Amino acid sequence: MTSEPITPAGPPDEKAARIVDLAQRRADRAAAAQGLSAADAADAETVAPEPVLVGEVVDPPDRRPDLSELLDRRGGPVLPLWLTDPGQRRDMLRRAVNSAGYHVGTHLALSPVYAGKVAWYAPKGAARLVGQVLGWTSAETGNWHLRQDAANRNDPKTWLDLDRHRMRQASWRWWVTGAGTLTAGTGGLVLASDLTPWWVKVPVLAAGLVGLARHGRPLDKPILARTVVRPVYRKLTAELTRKGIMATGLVKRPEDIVFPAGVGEIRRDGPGYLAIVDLPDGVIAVDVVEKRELLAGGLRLPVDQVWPEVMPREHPSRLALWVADRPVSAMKQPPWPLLRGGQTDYFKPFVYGFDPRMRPVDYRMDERNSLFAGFPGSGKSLSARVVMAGMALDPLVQFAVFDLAGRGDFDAFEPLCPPDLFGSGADEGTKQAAYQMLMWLLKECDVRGPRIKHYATQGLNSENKLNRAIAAKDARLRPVVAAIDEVQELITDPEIGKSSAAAMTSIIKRGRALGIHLVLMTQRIDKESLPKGVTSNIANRTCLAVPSHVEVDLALGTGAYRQGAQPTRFEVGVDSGWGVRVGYGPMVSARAAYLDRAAIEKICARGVALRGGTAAAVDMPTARDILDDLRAVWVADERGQHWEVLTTRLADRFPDAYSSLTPDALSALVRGKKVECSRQVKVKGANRSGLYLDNLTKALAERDSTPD
Ligand SMILES: Nc1ncnc2c1ncn2[C@@H]1O[C@H](COP(=O)(O)OP(=O)(O)OP(=O)(O)O)[C@@H](O)[C@H]1O
Repeated sequence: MTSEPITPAGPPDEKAARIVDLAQRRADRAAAAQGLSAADAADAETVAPEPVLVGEVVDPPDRRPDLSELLDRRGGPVLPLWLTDPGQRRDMLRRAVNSAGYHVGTHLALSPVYAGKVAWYAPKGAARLVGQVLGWTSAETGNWHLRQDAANRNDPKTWLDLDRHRMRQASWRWWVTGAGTLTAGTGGLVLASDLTPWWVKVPVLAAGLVGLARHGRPLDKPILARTVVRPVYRKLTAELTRKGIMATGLVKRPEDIVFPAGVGEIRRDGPGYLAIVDLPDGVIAVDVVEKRELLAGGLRLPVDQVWPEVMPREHPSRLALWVADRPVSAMKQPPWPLLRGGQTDYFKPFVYGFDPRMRPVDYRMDERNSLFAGFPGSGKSLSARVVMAGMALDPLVQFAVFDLAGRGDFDAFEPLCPPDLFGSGADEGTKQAAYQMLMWLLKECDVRGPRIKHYATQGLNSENKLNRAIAAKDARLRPVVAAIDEVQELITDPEIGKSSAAAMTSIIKRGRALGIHLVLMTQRIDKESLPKGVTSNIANRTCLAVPSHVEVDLALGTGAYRQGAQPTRFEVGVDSGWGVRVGYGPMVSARAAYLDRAAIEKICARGVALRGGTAAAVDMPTARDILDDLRAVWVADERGQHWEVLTTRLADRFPDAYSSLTPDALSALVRGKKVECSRQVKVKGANRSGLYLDNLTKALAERDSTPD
């Protein structure tokens, strides 16, 4: 529409003749006399307003959807998820069997009580039954009140008429009762005789007794005890949904919350209810997610039961509100689908855990790296262990594992690792070994590229990336999954920290396409322990319970908290294993499948069997000493040299060990060896930080003179 001014309507034609409705005028006068204003039958409220057209029409005409658009329209799920999803189906079956077992067990345990009740009520039931049959046969009860009334009124004629009527009824009923008694008696004799096997006698007798007991018991005293205590669920309704959202204070009028046609019907979804709503203009789903506590308050439910979500690939004002029947932390997860059998593929997704609605959540390894960050006890190690367990079930995957906490969470993976690529301990030796592993991975990054390119040119892949065909063809190009638990111990190490971080950054950047996947776990989430170079290049990032949004943004990326990632709500202990994951599909809250030590040991044993019982040895680079190496690259007549030059020389001479080394990392490494470094080293007129040969020689002499 254009912004041309609306032309005001011309003045009314004063001279135009008017027809006055006298009846209306009289009614108006009467109303005015009572202080009321009579409404004109055609006032502005009752006339449908004509749209005022301002300027040219620019809106396109409404268009009918063509066939392909009609076919593209999404429909809701036709069958319940538990019918279509094998995992959920198995879970449903398991729950049905468990429930049946529970009921049968409980009733068996209570059977003596039931026997007592049957013995007590069956005779009463028999007496009541006989009384009822006799009452019916003699037709005494039918018109008893009428006869009594005739007797009270001293009306013998009516009484006699009624009694004759009764006798007429009774005359044929005695025949029916007689025949029934004869049949029942014969049936009883046949049942009692040897003609009837015991397996017929017992159930018929039991059923008869139970039937009589049921007939004889008072109505409020059931024979069977109640074994089901139905949990009280809060059914989500449109009114409740609106009430909850209104409680966030983001929406002014409840009617502005719209349930979109076609998808807005509130329905059962897993163990809870799902409502999809469109929020009014100016409110987006993330705003509601941020106010989850207020929302839960409005719904009068614990926060743990209320899961508002942004809907991926929908407009930002569309909100999915899922309300669980019970607190999600108290729900039992379905078992991990690979627990009892099956294999995985490094290049394909596998099940990692389950979301609040107990839907499986996948994990993917190829062309990415993983980070698990969270408070101590939040479940980092166990969550990462699920990923590792998944990879144990791909026979092509090579492992390297360093547990710098030394608690033994990863011990089961030792048989899957080559001899130099497993370590568990909070000591210097394990840290050094982890550092060596990084050096090996750097070397792998250098050698893998050309090999992969060679196979790609032979037609095994259309891109210069590792794929399964190449990995299966060349044993030197197996995918590598290298895990470091408590990686902050390595990154903050005064000697090898900087160079480790630089190596990790390089591996993460270069190794992705080469089939190298680092799995890093850390409980310290700050800039020193998680340098941006490392985190920002990791795709799969899972943030478990953390105290504030600062850690969330550091672990998941700036702005993640604002976009609705709220691992701050998870409580260490109750919610251990729950985390928010980004990097593969939309951001998701998921709890890793719970695999205890025994389960992990069994899975690793399966992994070893898949690999033919051994882990292939690898060609590790030799451990290097930085001072010796500096001496080796020192040019004879130099008094001092800058870090930049020394770094380049080291990388040229020992690429396996130093190709990722930065001048800063080198300076930190040397300083860590207690060597005096200088800010002002003058070389060819340029003054920059570096090292003097005298200081290096002195440090080497001191080291050699110190006994080990
Ligand atoms: N997926 C899960 N399901 C249920 N419980 C879990 C899950 N993950 C972890 N837990 C529980 O949390 C406890 C702590 O887990 P874990 O050792 O992985 O924590 P962490 O964050 O690695 O701790 P730390 O930093 O001290 O190593 C486990 O012993 C287990 O009881």
